[in-house]
Amino acid sequence: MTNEQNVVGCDVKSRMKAFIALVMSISNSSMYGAAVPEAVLGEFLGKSPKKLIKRLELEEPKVNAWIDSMRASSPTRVKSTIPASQNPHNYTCWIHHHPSALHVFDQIICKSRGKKIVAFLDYDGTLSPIVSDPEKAFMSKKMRATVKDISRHFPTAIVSGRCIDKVRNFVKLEELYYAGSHGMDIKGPTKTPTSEKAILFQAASQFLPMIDEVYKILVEKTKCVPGAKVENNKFCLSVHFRCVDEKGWSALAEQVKSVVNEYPKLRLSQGRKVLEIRPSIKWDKGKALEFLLESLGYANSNDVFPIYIGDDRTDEDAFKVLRNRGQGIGIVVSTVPKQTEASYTLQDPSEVQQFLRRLVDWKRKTLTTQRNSTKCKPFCTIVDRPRTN
Ligand SMILES: O=P(O)(O)OC[C@H]1O[C@H](O[C@H]2O[C@H](CO)[C@@H](O)[C@H](O)[C@H]2O)[C@H](O)[C@@H](O)[C@@H]1O
Repeated sequence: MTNEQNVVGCDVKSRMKAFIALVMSISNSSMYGAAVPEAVLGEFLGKSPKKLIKRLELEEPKVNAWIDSMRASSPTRVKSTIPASQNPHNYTCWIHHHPSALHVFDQIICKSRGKKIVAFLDYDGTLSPIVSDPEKAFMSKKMRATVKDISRHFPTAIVSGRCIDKVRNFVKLEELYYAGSHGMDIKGPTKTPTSEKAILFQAASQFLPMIDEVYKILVEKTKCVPGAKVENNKFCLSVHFRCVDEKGWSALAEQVKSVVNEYPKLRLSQGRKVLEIRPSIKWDKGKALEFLLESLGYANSNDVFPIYIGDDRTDEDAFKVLRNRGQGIGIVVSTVPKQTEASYTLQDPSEVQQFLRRLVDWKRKTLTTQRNSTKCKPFCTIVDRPRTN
């Protein structure tokens, strides 16, 4: 029985309680700060774990919302997920506040008028579909061609939890900016006239030996947990539990917690069926976005329109930055309602691809129109020349 089937087969209420107990045990540990509760609360639409347990006892149907959210983040369950359109109450309300970026494409273009668009794209779940094996999160050729076209017209950055080398191997486009390890490692395009590999910024280099040490310990500690996988993302680590039987989640989190407890300079947070370990520094995808805007010369500019597209809790830091700056837009990739700082939504990577393609088409059309109007300028100039007496 797969983990996904198991979810359906077990008693929903007791599994929820077990998971929340695990969440609370993590969040009770002060060293993790707000990271874990915040991340997990995202899945629960902003309810505190204590309130949630109360709600669970009172309102069984609410549990289904969480289970739906779990299903939505799991590729093998996508078919069994209740389609958003069949969950009218939640979805209609959410989509009202976070319209589809495809449906309101023209409005978005209007907002960007006269400004320079800069594209920020998360990788997993945004450019590539979520899959069970993190090593096989390939992006489609169609998506690659679209991102390539996007970068021809707008400065483009990939902002990922993965280390730069890994994400660049998947994306395979040298003309982009890359912010790996949740923005802690930033590099410029390698396809430059001088072919220089510009290292723009590394926020946590002093943590490298510690991260390596913890990686080895975690690999050793988790090797007896079937399905668990530890990924070294250079400046941070990921412990995947997507393929771990749900009954084993609590024990796995305890193991990870006990290791991280020994390193007060590291913190634990949660992504999509993954526990993330990273340096406790004030650096995240939001800071990376600001750093890149500054590097591109848009530090104090009102003429920039950043578009950030992402699906993960860690992308919320970037959405928040855009909201606070009152610049550009955040687009969250999700099939289910979730608490977000983004203003718009796209359902999945295929909709991301459609949105990016429309952006390219719009830009090309604009350029053609501009070129044509430039061509007839001499004629217009003659006609418009003021008469002399
Ligand atoms: O910031 P991102 O580019 O979204 O990276 C976040 C994490 O993504 C990867 O894990 C997620 O995608 C995997 C492949 O689809 C999936 O198996 C896993 O369950 C997801 O959590 C990546 O493996 C992590 O290292 C990143 O931190």
